[in-house]
Amino acid sequence: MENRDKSIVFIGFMGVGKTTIGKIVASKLNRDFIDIDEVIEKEYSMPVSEIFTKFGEKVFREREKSLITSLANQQQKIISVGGGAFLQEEIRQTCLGSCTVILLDLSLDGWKDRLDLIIDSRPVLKGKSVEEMEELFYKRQDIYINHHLKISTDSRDANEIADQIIDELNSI
Ligand SMILES: Nc1ncnc2c1ncn2[C@@H]1O[C@H](COP(=O)(O)OP(=O)(O)OP(=O)(O)O)[C@@H](O)[C@H]1O
Ligand SMILES: O=C(O)C1=C[C@@H](O)[C@@H](O)[C@H](O)C1
Ligand SMILES: [Mg+2]
Repeated sequence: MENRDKSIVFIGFMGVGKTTIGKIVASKLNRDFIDIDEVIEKEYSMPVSEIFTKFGEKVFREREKSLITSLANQQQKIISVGGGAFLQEEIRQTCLGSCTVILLDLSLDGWKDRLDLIIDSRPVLKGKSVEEMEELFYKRQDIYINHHLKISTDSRDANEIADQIIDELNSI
């Protein structure tokens, strides 16, 4: 498949802006946008946090894997996956092999400034101390190491980041 036909997959730690920026990029490129968390929430008619409580994380992770692996081969989609999707080897391999994977990067300080916006809706953060969240933040960076493009999002507006992504996509 030509690079320009490949779907784009946004990865990165929860709260870096995958949903926000993915949506803007899709709209600017006039492509379909799929947010995996949102698809699963619609299927279950409940937020991810409730799916975790009622059905367990394993059920969520299995659905996340089946959705992503079936979408990754489609052309020209813009897909934002959940922050934990790349924990699964099969998801990583499929996305890296079939799509253009863009890592949205954010410093720990930048992330902490956003914590209030996400703390109540991300079950993985529930009950964690700041130190435990910091540990998770650094531990998770290992799963994001493999990607095709890395974009820093610190102190930058989502629209501006989307424009930079579109520029950089033209040069890979
Ligand atoms: N560049 C930015 N500057 C400031 N705030 C931002 C930026 N990008 C996203 N946000 C805000 O940060 C919060 C988290 O963003 P978003 O939901 O897009 O993250 P996410 O990466 O999709 O997280 P998750 O992995 O949990 O799905 C939202 O309230 C969003 O409005
Ligand atoms: O980082 C994670 O493990 C998660 C991130 C969110 O996008 C959701 O997919 C869910 O809350 C799990
Ligand atoms: Mg999201």
